[in-house]
Amino acid sequence: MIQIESITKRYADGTVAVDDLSLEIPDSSITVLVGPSGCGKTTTLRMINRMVEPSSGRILLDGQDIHQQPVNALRRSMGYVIQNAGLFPHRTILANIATVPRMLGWDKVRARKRASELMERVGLDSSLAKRYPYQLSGGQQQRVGVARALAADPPVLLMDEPFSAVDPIVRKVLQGELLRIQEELGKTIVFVTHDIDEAIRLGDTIAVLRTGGKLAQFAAPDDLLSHPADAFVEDFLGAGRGVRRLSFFTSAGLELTTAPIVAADATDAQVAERAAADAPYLLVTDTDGKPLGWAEPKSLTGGASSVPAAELISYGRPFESGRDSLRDALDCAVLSPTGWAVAVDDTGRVVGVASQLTIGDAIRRAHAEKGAEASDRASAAAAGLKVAP
Ligand SMILES: Nc1ncnc2c1ncn2[C@@H]1O[C@H](COP(=O)(O)OP(=O)(O)OP(=O)(O)O)[C@@H](O)[C@H]1O
Repeated sequence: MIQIESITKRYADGTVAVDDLSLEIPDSSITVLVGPSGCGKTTTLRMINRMVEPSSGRILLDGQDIHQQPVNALRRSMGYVIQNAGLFPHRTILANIATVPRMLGWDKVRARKRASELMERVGLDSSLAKRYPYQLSGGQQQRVGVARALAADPPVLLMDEPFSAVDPIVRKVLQGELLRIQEELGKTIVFVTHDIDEAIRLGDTIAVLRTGGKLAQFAAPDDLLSHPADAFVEDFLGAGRGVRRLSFFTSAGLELTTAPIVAADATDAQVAERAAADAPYLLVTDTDGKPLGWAEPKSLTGGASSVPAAELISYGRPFESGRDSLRDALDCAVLSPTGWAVAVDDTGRVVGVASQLTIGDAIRRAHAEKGAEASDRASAAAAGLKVAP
């Protein structure tokens, strides 16, 4: 655990970048520092690896004051990733990644083997190993930056706006990969961003800082969205808090129906039986159970194949039942021309459908359950008990 205890940083010109900040950063999880430009995020991060020394207060790593530790050893225990990757321009990709292991005295063969493994782990093709940084895209360079930071297997990873310089699509991909790598490696990650959506996607816990380096709120993303501490945090979170919070509700409990589903080889009689369920639309699937599209029952009087697949009403984008959130399910229903969302399994086969009304009920239930959990936790805390989150 990293404990930040009442740290203040006043720069030589009198600027107070961080003011009496205290935070407990738990092990093996992602803690995001977020806030408007100039609120002291980078200064805080750099005090953790002692690139900036605090004016007062202290930081403990696993109970040890970091100021009592040799700075080189401290930095080697902390990978550091910055915007634009900060790669060595005259070293190959493999040599860039092998830098820290080599500094630690590993022999060349072992360091290069480790670097090759890491290239694979961060999704870089081995054919890029001999290139130089300028021969890589921005997204690839960021991947190299992450691989380099992980090379000596440090327990802590400090990341300062690592994905800010790449386009939104690559950024999403890199965020997904970071979550995948974190699932495998379980590092203690401190991640700086000014993008609240990135914070919500990546953070197990989020520290919102306000200008002047003061802590506005320290909470899990779901708590932040449901209970912003004050008007500043609410404003910083922006519009659509309610809908964004649905990302934390699983679709596992959503009631699905298979009543309006017909296979493409269904006969007229089978279609009539499905239509009797009073569904305004029937979902036609191929014989493998994958969705083809919706049709009104009356247009399928000659059996499910009476409307060519190309003329069926689009089913939009399906959601994966149990894995995707209620926000995904709602999004599917809202985007679907019929107002019904299609749920599939991990192979893309239809497992059921849900109407906007059913999804609305699931959302209400999920809110009630979250509310009950929160009040159980509050009662347990009042009684001095600890309950699992
Ligand atoms: N070396 C320095 N000397 C004086 N002031 C500094 C120095 N470095 C940063 N500051 C100031 O300290 C404040 C916090 O800066 P910091 O870079 O930590 O903020 P930040 O939240 O990371 O900002 P951004 O999101 O824009 O990167 C700002 O007002 C900045 O101008």
